[in-house]
Amino acid sequence: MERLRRTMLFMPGNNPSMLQNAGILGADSIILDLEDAVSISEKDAARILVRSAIKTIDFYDSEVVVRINPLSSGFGLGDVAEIAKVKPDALMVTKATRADVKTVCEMLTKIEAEEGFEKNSIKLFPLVESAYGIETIHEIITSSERVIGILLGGEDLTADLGIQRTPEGEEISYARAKVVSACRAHKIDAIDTPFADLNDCQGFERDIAKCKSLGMTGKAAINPRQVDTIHEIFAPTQEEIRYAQGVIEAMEEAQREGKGVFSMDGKMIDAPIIARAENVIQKAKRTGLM
Ligand SMILES: CC(C)(COP(=O)(O)OP(=O)(O)OC[C@H]1O[C@@H](n2cnc3c(N)ncnc32)[C@H](O)[C@@H]1OP(=O)(O)O)[C@@H](O)C(=O)NCCC(=O)NCCSC(=O)C[C@@](O)(CC(=O)O)C(=O)O
Ligand SMILES: [Mg+2]
Repeated sequence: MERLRRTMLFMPGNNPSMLQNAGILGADSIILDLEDAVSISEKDAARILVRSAIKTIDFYDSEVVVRINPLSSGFGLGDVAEIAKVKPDALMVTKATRADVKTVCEMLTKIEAEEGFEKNSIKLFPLVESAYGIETIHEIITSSERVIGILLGGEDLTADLGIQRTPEGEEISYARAKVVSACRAHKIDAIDTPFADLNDCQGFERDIAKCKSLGMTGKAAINPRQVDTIHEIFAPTQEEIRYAQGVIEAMEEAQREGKGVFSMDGKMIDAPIIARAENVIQKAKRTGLM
């Protein structure tokens, strides 16, 4: 079964106490960061710490992703060379372009062969956070069969667009829709940008509800306090589950009567509505609600 990625929790790669507890924080994925959360003077130390954490810490069921530095930065290629050897589940390619993803993919193919790892076992999660990235997202996704999802980076994107980032997020609506559509087209995960204000609880809940309504499959987090809220809002509500169960029961009844289309409480039910109901039931089962 495909992995659930409702939450991807970032933590700075140079913070041993955060890394130590990574597996018990309840996030579906952990992103060990070597990029912006780590200052230039700490880059080498963070790489060593992240390598050692992957080798020694029990992450339990959480997926382990390492965010590498940009390839152009002088650290990115070394990050791939050193981190791939300890076999994280995936690498996150920062400020991704098609060329970067291809380069990292080729390096991984070589390292996997040298280390005796299964081919394509290390996956890629491009972080799309520039106007160019948004406009070439299809090329980024198709540049490697290792790509399992896209993370949208709202802060860097709005900086690149020369606009302000707001809690309401209207300015990233186009980018969110583009990421969702491209990811759905290729059946991979679409993960929303983190919400940075830990004190604005209502704004955070609105932000999660908005990205969920647009079709994002999960959301990045920057603090363990954000994990449960994201899981709760991404889960189907009891009302949605009841409605979906009603649709499935009515469909079974209609099938016995040889009908492809039927009505429930006065509303027409046909194939897309049944598919959506099945989707809700499947999500409820996977998240333990049924
Ligand atoms: C924000 C803050 C400083 C607040 O600290 P505070 O100390 O006030 O937090 P408290 O809640 O008081 O902590 C209570 C307890 O939880 C522990 N604890 C906290 N956070 C934890 C965590 N993440 N993992 C494990 N443990 C954690 C803490 O150690 C303490 O443990 P203990 O002492 O034992 O009680 C802290 O969370 C933090 O560093 N977050 C990660 C920041 C980060 O990785 N950013 C980079 C990635 S985003 C990015 O780059 C996006 C993007 O790419 C996309 C775009 O473009 O949009 C871009 O470009 O922006
Ligand atoms: Mg960024």
